[in-house]
Formats: sequence, C-alpha cells, structure tokens
Amino acid sequence: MMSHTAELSEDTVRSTLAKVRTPEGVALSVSPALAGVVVTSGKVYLSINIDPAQARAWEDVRIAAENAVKALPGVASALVTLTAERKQAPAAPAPAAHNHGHGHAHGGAPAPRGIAVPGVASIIAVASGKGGVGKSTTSINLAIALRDLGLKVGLLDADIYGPSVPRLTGVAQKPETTPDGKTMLPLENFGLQLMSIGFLVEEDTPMIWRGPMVMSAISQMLKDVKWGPLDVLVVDMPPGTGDAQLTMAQQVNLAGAVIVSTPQDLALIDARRGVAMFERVNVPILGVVENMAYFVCPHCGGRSDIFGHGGAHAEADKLGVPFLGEIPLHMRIREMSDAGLPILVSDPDSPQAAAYRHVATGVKAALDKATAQSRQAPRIVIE
Ligand SMILES: Nc1ncnc2c1ncn2[C@@H]1O[C@H](COP(=O)(O)OP(=O)(O)OP(=O)(O)O)[C@@H](O)[C@H]1O
Repeated sequence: MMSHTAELSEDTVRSTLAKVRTPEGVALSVSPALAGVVVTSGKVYLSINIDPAQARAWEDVRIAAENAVKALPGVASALVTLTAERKQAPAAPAPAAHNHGHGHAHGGAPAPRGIAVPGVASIIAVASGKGGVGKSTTSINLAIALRDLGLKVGLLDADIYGPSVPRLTGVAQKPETTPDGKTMLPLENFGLQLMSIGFLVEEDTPMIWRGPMVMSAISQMLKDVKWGPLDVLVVDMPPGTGDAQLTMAQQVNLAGAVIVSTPQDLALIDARRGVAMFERVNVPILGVVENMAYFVCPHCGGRSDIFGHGGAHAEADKLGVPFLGEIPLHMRIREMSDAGLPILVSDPDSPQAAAYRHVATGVKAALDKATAQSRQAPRIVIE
C-alpha cells in the first residue's frame, strides 16, 4: 500500500496545480481559493473555496484540477470539491496563526485554546507530515504502552479521511448513546477508550469532507463523547499539514504533539513541516518518532538499515526537539495490526514492543515537563 505512494507529496500535488487556471487566470496553486490539499495513501482530496455565484465557471476548474492530479504518478484517486462556506464560522474564535508570528512553543505560556474536553487531563496529537508513515500504528501502540505505564488512556481516531482504529483494534460495533441521546459512549478494547468516525459510518462509504466539516466532526468526537476520566487522550490526527490539521492544532487544547516520520528524505521534509505547524500555534513538540527506521528480518532477526540510519534523530536535534526513538520495520507489526492486534498485545515482550515502550516513556516524561511548564507559565501575556 505504501510503496507506490512514497514519492507523492502535497508539494507535488500543489505544483501540478500551477497548470490549472482559475476563472481570473491565476494559477490554482497560488490562488487563495485553494483551501486544502490532503494526500493519503495515494488518495488526493482537494477543496476549493469559491463564491457560489461563480460556481459554473469554477466547475471547469474543478474538473481540470481533478484531471491534472489524476495524471500524476502514484495517484490512486483524486477528489476535488468546491466549497462555498464562509472562511470562518462567526461563532468560532479567529485562528491565531496568521497574525501571531512571534509566539514560540518552548517554555512560552500556551494561550488557553478552544476545545477542552471534560474528563480528559491531557490531549496529545500524533501527527505526520504525510500519509502512510505509520502514524496510526504508532498511535495505538503508544496508547497501549502509556496504559502499561499506569495511565488511563483513550484513543481518538481523528483521521477522518482514512479511519484505521476499527481495523487496528478489531472493534466494529456502533457506539451507544447516553439515555438523553446527547453523548456517545466510547467503545473499549485493550483497556483503552476508543472513538473513530469509522465506528459511525459504514466502511467503504465515500466520505467527502469540506474544510469546516472536518473540524466539526472532530470536535463532536471530542466533546460529544463521554470520555474519562482519562489521564491522556491520544489523538491520531489526519495526515499532512493542511488547513484541517492546522485548525485542529489551534482549536483543540493540546498538551503536546508527537511527530511520526520515516527515514526517507522526503518524509523528513514533511516531518519538519509538521513540527513547524505545531510551533506556529504554540503546541509543544513532545518529540519525533522514526518509524520503519531499520528492517528486521523475520527469519534470522538480522538488522538492515535500508534507508541509512539516524536521519530523523539528526533532524530532531537540528530542530531542537526531542527524539523519542526508533521503531523497526517488522513483518509482525504489519501482520498483527491488520489482524486487529497491535504488537503490544500480540507480542508484548518482543523487542518491537520494547521500542514502542521506550517511545512511550519519553512521551510521558515530555508530557509531564510540558504540563509543569504550562502550570508555571504566567497566564497573561503582553505582546
Ligand atoms: N514499523 C512498522 N513495521 C511494519 N509495518 C508497519 C510499521 N508501521 C506501520 N506499518 C504498516 O504500514 C502501513 C501504514 O501504516 P499506518 O496505517 O499506521 O500509517 P498512517 O501514517 O496512519 O497512514 P495514513 O496516513 O494512510 O492513515 C500499515 O499496513 C501498517 O501495518
């Protein structure tokens, strides 16, 4: 699933859109109408924000954009939607990112951000700059390893473009609602509370999410679910660093973010972008995880550094963010995930499980530090 998508990046998609002209004759790649680009496992979703009065003229642009993206190597499908929402819903607080250049994550006072979730002490985001790097596999194993460190843990699958928590946990039933019908009860497995859009809609239902809908779906899964009491809610974010991810990073009261990357150069560039996105909105980076860092032969146990070694660690050092550890590329991790059994459940004493436990120990330490810092930080910031 990953092999043919390794080359496909959000940048490649954006640059091909230079060929497509808006009705005003501007390249779509630089037009402010281009609201979001999401690339996940070879599937590309684009949204274009337009004035509904001009929908007819924009339909040609939409088709041209779809055709241009479909022609790119490595694209399995492309979906371009026209959206006509106002940029900001009036009730939502204005995002701070564009007029807030001087805030910085390290040691600063995180401004109280939007959605806080009752019953949840800390929310951490697991993010990746691009799809297919193993963000979801890392999220579930990290959640279980944190559980083993004695924390009460929940996992929210916010990857609404490709929810994977149902597959990774083998849980498929629909969540029940409270008697007043207002809140959903999270499902449970492996001692974790779980919620995913995949529990709510039929599999294979094509989901078309337009910009603002993404955030409202995620905020419902945060606020309208009876979580808790939880020490940590791990949020498996949608892949990429587009508008949806930025809004999520801004509007959710995140204690910190974990960035998952693979050692290939391209993925590291995307990881850098992920770090930058969270720093822009003052979310502390708990650290970088290098997934598929080296190959472990399932027959002889020998190790091969297929993509070279230490790239993500060096990159994390360069960016001044903690390096949380390396996870090997191992057949059992994939096989067991696909069977609904995370490696921490199927092979809890294996070296692979130990790699995730090492990451979890680092995450917990970074989280404790970030929480302590935000407690000490002054509540009023004068700029
Ligand atoms: N360390 C690993 N060793 C072997 N296989 C892995 C490893 N990590 C992830 N995989 C496999 O790689 C594939 C992609 O992983 P996963 O679904 O976790 O990625 P993702 O970044 O969440 O993808 P997407 O962005 O498409 O949701 C899966 O088949 C998974 O089992």
